[in-house]
Amino acid sequence: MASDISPATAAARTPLNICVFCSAADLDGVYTDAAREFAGLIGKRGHSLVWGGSDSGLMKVVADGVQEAGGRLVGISVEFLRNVARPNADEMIVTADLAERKAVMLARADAIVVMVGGTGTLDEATEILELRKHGMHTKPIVILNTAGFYDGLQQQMRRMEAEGFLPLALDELVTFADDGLQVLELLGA
Ligand SMILES: CC(C)=CCNc1ncnc2c1ncn2[C@@H]1O[C@H](COP(=O)(O)O)[C@@H](O)[C@H]1O
Repeated sequence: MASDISPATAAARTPLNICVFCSAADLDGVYTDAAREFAGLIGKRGHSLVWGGSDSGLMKVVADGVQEAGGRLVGISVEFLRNVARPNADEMIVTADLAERKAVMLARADAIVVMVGGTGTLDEATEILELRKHGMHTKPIVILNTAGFYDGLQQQMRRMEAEGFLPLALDELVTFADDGLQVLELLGA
């Protein structure tokens, strides 16, 4: 269970814009509980959430949790999903297409966290990883491996590293964390 922190510690932390990629689907409690815990920490520690802007599934769980804990919400929506954008975000940017959305999400982020998700999350994660691989950004990328959801991906990436498919060490590209508290520890946040 995540512990709280004193106001003095919170004041010493630099507020970050934490970009979260995660599922737009309604999921089992094992995922929603972990997402709520992480979102609460983001908000309590004074960070902002940069996310896809929609009010559905795990995306909504995270946005609700951050907002309830006092964090700021920065939505990066896209024209064809404009009608499902969250109405009460602190900021909502509507991009023309998915490519522009990913670019804006990256531009607005200090760090990227990949939570459990489907193809949309995978699309966002691989683009941000690929840009980092090519040195187009140096923002930390953490995969929040709730309930071992990304064990298979981690195994695949280790194989890529071991067999020479990656031009850099895996831990220079991405870090895996077991829970939200560990994510924030890794980010120094
Ligand atoms: C009709 C309705 C409520 C649609 C909501 N659908 C969505 N709204 C906003 N972003 C999305 C949506 N679907 C995919 N994405 C983007 O792709 C990721 C989720 O895709 P997935 O569920 O993992 O594959 C999110 O990080 C988000 O940025």
